[in-house]
Amino acid sequence: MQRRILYIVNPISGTKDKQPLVDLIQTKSATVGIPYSIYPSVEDGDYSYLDEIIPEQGFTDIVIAGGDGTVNGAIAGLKKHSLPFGIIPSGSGNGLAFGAGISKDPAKALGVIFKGKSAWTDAFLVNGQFACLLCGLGFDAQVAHNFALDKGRGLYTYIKKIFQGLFEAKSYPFVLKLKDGTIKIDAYFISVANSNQFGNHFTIAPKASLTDGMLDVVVMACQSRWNILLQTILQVSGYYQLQQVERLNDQTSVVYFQTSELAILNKGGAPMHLDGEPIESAGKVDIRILPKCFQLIYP
Ligand SMILES: Nc1ncnc2c1ncn2[C@@H]1O[C@H](COP(=O)(O)OP(=O)(O)OP(=O)(O)O)[C@@H](O)[C@H]1O
Repeated sequence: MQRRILYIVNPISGTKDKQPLVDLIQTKSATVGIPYSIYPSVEDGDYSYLDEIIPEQGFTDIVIAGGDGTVNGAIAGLKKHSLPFGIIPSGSGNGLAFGAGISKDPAKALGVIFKGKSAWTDAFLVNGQFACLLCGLGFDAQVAHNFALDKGRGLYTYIKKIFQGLFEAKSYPFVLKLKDGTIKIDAYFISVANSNQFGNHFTIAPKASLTDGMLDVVVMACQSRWNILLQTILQVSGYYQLQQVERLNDQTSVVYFQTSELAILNKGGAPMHLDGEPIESAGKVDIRILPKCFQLIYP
């Protein structure tokens, strides 16, 4: 069947001008002979304007050129068309693309799309809101909020916000409710990860997989700031093994386990983010995996 690709390009994500990318899409598409159209991303993430266009024009693939915010909005809105999604990483973090092994080099990312090997990929719901990468409460969410308020984008702005945030970091009281029990813990952050990528090739949940039907939960318990730095380095370098849910306890520095669903009571009002975008905090957060939710084109 002749493919026809719908490209969605975010004009402001990341730090680079998108005209060279549009030129590359045009040249490479002409070389491989795949017809296409390019549409802009939308600021409010509502892609319903494409719902009639997709079947009318017979698109077979949807390719997103943007960061994780754009990827989240486009997949959430357009997965009902049951078409494979490709990603050309063009954001600041690009967590989902890097988690899937897609190169930041646009020519290589396009090459992956033209080969078109897709696989069913998990997503998850956070209080009914769609997520594909990760959800955070506490420190990393505060960084996401501060990043959103800054005019700058890109890796440099992220690093600046992380260091500024370290001085303000505080712990919050959480209760984690699992099928097998309840954990009460004061923690600096909780990350619930579908992908092993936070973005920028940084991982907080090294064992997370986009296709295992599970979520990886990392809880950084309350401890001295120096110890947090040490424990974070150990966690991201893969030092900690996954813990058995039945044997979890609140006396460890880092709690790391897998589950398909959990509820988090967040009475301290810890800030929250979803796929790197700040969202309104909630007192109770219900999270569950959506196994094999959408098709993603992998290298
Ligand atoms: N057409 C548009 N015009 C203006 N802003 C837009 C448009 N489309 C999307 N946006 C905004 O672009 C912002 C950034 O998008 P995105 O999250 O994809 O990139 P990023 O933040 O640079 O990268 P990442 O999420 O990977 O860290 C979003 O907040 C979104 O509202």
